[in-house]
Amino acid sequence: MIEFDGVEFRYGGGREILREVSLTIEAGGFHFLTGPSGAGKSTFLRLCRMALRPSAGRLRVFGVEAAEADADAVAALRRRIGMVFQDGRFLDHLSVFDNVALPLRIRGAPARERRAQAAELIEWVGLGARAHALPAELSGGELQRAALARAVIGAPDLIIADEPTGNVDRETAVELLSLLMALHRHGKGVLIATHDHELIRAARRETPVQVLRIEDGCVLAQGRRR
Ligand SMILES: Nc1ncnc2c1ncn2[C@@H]1O[C@H](COP(=O)(O)OP(=O)(O)OP(=O)(O)O)[C@@H](O)[C@H]1O
Repeated sequence: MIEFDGVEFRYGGGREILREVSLTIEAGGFHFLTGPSGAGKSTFLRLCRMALRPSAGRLRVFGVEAAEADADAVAALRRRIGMVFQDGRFLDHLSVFDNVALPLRIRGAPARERRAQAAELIEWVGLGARAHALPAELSGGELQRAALARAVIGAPDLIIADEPTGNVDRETAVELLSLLMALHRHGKGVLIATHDHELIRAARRETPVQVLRIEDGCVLAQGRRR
């Protein structure tokens, strides 16, 4: 589903963040991305959704070549990827409900479909009672649940989450993981960047996972283990 072939990346003329990365992230798998702070995890995730393009090498995501992808191809590709951002990225003046429904609104889905899907997903993440609150009124854990609901709306094939448990307590982290696991059981691919090794251990107890580790610009696959 995502293929890196000799990918190098640097921001502008800066230092090399990724060098000679060659790996495949398979469709429908459960993947973690780990590594020290500043190693390039968020950068790697941006490449996966073509928010950045490689400085050298080949990158192919859902069959789309980074070197050839125009704006329409990238937009189509992004519809297949649901993103949980580290910093939430909610629109402050919209309710949780409207924030969750927003990706469908941007795509021009009919109001009825937007409302039905948003209501279902908000219930699913356990925020039914908070649907009409503003983002500023939610706790860190509630915001992450809302971010997950927004990532899943529109039925993407892959969910990418950048440090989804960075600002939440252990109980919420476990609940978020179980929601991601449920998505995985329904055939979605999951890719999570995290420092949270307890989260990786908890996932491993449930399903085979692939752990990718970024260090000194290299990405090493640590294998699929239970
Ligand atoms: N837009 C940018 N322009 C220039 N340098 C950047 C940019 N974004 C990130 N960097 C640099 O690239 C390196 C990798 O950053 P990145 O955010 O990908 O790391 P990370 O592993 O996600 O870190 P953390 O775990 O702290 O979130 C860092 O040195 C960072 O300062």
